[in-house]
Formats: sequence, structure tokens, C-alpha cells
Amino acid sequence: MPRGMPRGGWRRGGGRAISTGEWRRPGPRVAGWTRDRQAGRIMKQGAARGNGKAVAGAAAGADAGARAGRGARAGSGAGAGTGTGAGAGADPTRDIAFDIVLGVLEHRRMLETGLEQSPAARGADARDRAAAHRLAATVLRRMGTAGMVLEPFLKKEPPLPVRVVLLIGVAQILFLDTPAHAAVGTSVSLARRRGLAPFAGLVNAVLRRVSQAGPAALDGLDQARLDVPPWLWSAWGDLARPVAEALGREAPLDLTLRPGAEPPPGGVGLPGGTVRLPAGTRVAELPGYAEGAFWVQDAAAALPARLLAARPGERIADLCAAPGGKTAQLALAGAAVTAIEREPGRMARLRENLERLGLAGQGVGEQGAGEMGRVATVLGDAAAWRPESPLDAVLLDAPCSATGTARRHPDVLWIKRPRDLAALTEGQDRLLAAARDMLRPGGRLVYAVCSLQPEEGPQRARAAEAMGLRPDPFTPEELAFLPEALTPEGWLRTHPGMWAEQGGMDGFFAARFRRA
Ligand SMILES: C[S@@+](CC[C@H](N)C(=O)[O-])C[C@H]1O[C@@H](n2cnc3c(N)ncnc32)[C@H](O)[C@@H]1O
Repeated sequence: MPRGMPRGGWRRGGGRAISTGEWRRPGPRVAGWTRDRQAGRIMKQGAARGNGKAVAGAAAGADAGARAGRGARAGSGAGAGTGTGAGAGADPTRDIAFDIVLGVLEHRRMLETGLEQSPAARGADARDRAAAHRLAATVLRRMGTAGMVLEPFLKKEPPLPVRVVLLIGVAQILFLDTPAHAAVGTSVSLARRRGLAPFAGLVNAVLRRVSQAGPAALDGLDQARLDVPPWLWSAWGDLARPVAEALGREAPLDLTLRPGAEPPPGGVGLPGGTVRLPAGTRVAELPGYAEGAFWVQDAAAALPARLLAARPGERIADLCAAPGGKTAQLALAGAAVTAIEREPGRMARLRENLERLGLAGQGVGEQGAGEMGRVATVLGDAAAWRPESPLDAVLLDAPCSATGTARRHPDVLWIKRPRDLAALTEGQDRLLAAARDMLRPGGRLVYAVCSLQPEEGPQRARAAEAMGLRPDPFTPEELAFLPEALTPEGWLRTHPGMWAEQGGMDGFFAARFRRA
């Protein structure tokens, strides 16, 4: 079990635990049961995979109660042939959500990757995939609270896949608008399809108790505190509570518009120039998307490029560029931009975006230099790349823990560990030193990370100073529309609790420097 997940030590009073004796099959224990990693289900130790008897044969049929309460559309066949054993009872939404959440907790696999890799997602339609994404994200967002709700009803820790089924059930009962009987029934069916039939009775009994308790199950719980792993809560200091409260809400869709473009219908303009639409809006369906009138970019993510203040004709490198939101801002300001990206798949996305926005340049090559208002792309390590001649400015949106994006990517809360920070900050310092060496004297650098961790923000700004970069603080005038984000040092610090009444924003740190 990943660190930071709710454990037995969090037990609270009240409720009645379901004892082992109430489980339908006698004696299911964690010991004696083993994961079949390939099939992603629990098997009795010694049972051969593919043997239909492996824990009730990954029972295909849902029980009568589950059928009666089924909220999901059945029979899409998405589970067929996936090893989930789904047949008549196929429920792609919950199957995919199960794969995603288990992938996050067991393998530290990102939510989006889990969605792509879920066998149940193959052939599932867009609506099921979107519903699964929302369900999995809700589980991950509310996992600490859901774990605490389950606590009084569990005498001992169930195997992780069973816990995942229970969390999916609790999320539906308490945080989504699923009727309780459907949430219970579909969870029991999910357990059966996943080879967890011996635990179906436990799932049924526990979730019935949760649904009987209803919202009262949340009474007295400090939900914001519970839903953030303790190491992050401590690291965020005074920001922890406002950030945690904002993490419980789905993030809206933010767009940056090309100069002169019309905002899509329903879009609300924010002070920084971002246009905001409700969470769940599908960007590709908006009028103007295909024509390149706008691109997806959180209100806070739009700030670092804006604060670099690119001027027409300047030669600028965007060092970690994909998917290209900041690159597009720089190019549309009239700069000759070179965008460097290391990952081929992400570079392909960057190029696609630049094509759609009409910003793709011709000079694609190892030492490519962008033309004015156009972008040259370089596939490679930005720490090793050097321009033909010194640059006017560099934007370094460095790879980081991404904890500032936890509203959109709640998986980061459970995937990242404190020990990941050392490698990340080492990489950030390498890129900072490279950025310094690319600049002409007096040239500007904006360093940015979508992280809330002090190691990746203020501590890196100090490291940059120690490398000889001269601080060039942001001014109150530049941040007049968001004064609370300007720190006494002249850095930018945004977090999800800012502009809370308008829907919040991602957590970003940025600092500006000049080469001496
Ligand atoms: C935070 S994202 C950048 C987001 C982008 N600036 C935007 O606004 O759309 C970091 C990107 O840097 C890339 N990356 C990481 N290390 C890199 C390196 N050493 N050289 C070039 N790109 C790198 C990652 O693949 C990832 O696409």
C-alpha cells in the first residue's frame, strides 16, 4: 500500500465493524490469497491462471441485487476479452475506474496512463471513458475521507483491490449523485467481475452501512485534512488548508485566446485574460477550437510566459515546451521561438498544437532557430542544447512534482513521494545552469514550476542566484490583477485556493532573473 494511504491507525469510534465471520466465504484472508498481476485479480494461492475456479472464476454474472440497482449501462461488451470476466454484467465506467485507481495505488501509474492502459477502456465509448475518469478522479480526490468513512466498518485491512472497490462505492454514495442502491449493487458486481467474489458479501455489507449512514458518515471529519497525504500537508505550511479545500472541487476549463479571437459561448473572462468554462466542458467541441482560436491553459499557467514579457523580434527559447501553451504565448507576442522538448510523444503533441494554431515554423532541426512569430522545434535534452548565438530570453517551465495541478490530476497526491524531490531538484538545477549559459548579458530568464513544494520553488530561486543569475523581481504593476500572488521577494506564488469563488487556479511558482 502506498505511503500516506489511510491505515488502521486512523480508526475512529462509532459504527460496527464487519467481522471476518460475516464474510460470505469462510476464511478469506490476505494471507492465502495472491494477486494475479496479469489478470489483475485475486486468486487463491496455487490456483493456475485461466482456471475458471480462481476465486469464483471472476464471476461474470451480477447478483440479483446488483442488477436491480444497476446505474450503469450494461452490455456494452467493453469488458469482454479483457480478463475482467465481464460479460452480461459489463460496466465499463466502473471497470475502467477500478483499473485507474488500482494503477495509481499499486504501481504509481498516472491517472491518464491508467485510462489509456485499462483493457476495459479499449472499445469503450467517450461517454464511459469520461465517466470513468470523473469517478476515478473523485476517488483519488476524496480518498482520505472515504477511507475514514470505511474505517468503522472494517475489522481489518482488506486486500488492496477490495479496498479500491469499496472506495469506488463510497465515492458514488457520498460525493457523486449515484443512487445509493445502484452504488452498492454495481460495486458488488465489480468485485465479482474482478475475481473478488469472496469479498462480495463484505462489499455489500459495508456499502449498505455507508449508504444507511448517508451524509452523516462525514460528520466530524476534517475532510480537507484527510484528503491530503500528511507529508504534503506539512510541506505546504500555511497554504495547506486553503489548498486542500480547493482540491476537493473539480477544476474548470481555462482557455487562452489568440489576440482578437472571440471567446467561445459561455466563456467568462478572468482578470488575467483567461477565459473560463465550466468543469467537464469538452474543448475539442467548442467553436473555434479546430481553427486555432484558443488553447487550453490554466489561468495560473498563463502567467510565467506573460511575465517574461516577450517583445516582437526577440529570440527566445522555451526549454521544456510540450504541449506548448507557453510556446504559443511567446510566438504570438511576436518572438522568434525555439521550443525544446525531450519526449517524442509530447513533441508530437506540441507540433500538432502549433499546426492548429498556425504557429509551426519550418526550421526544425538540432540547432533550429525560430522565425519571428513562428516556432522552431527541437527534440532533445534542453540541458544539453545550446543556441547558435546568445538569446534575449529563456522560459524554463521545468519538470517538477506537479503538486500544483492536483485539482486536475489528483493522482499526483498519491503517486509522488518525498524522495522523488531530490532527483527533480537536481534536474531543475541542471536546466537552470543551461538556461543561464544560453542568455546574452542582460538577457531574461523566467523559471517556473507547477509545484507547491518549497524545494522546487523558493529554494531553486535561491539556487539560481547562487549560479550568478541576478534577481529581476516581478512588480506590483505586472501583477495588479492578482496582488496576492506576489511574494515579498518579487516571486510569483499561486495556489488552488486563489480566486476560489471563480473556481481557483493551479499552483505555480515563478521567478525572473537576468544574466549578469
Ligand atoms: C511542465 S511540462 C511543460 C509544459 C509546457 N511548458 C506548457 O506550458 O505547455 C515539462 C515538459 O518538459 C519536458 N522535459 C523534461 N525534461 C526535459 C529536458 N531535459 N529537456 C527538454 N524537455 C524536457 C517534459 O517531457 C514535459 O513535456
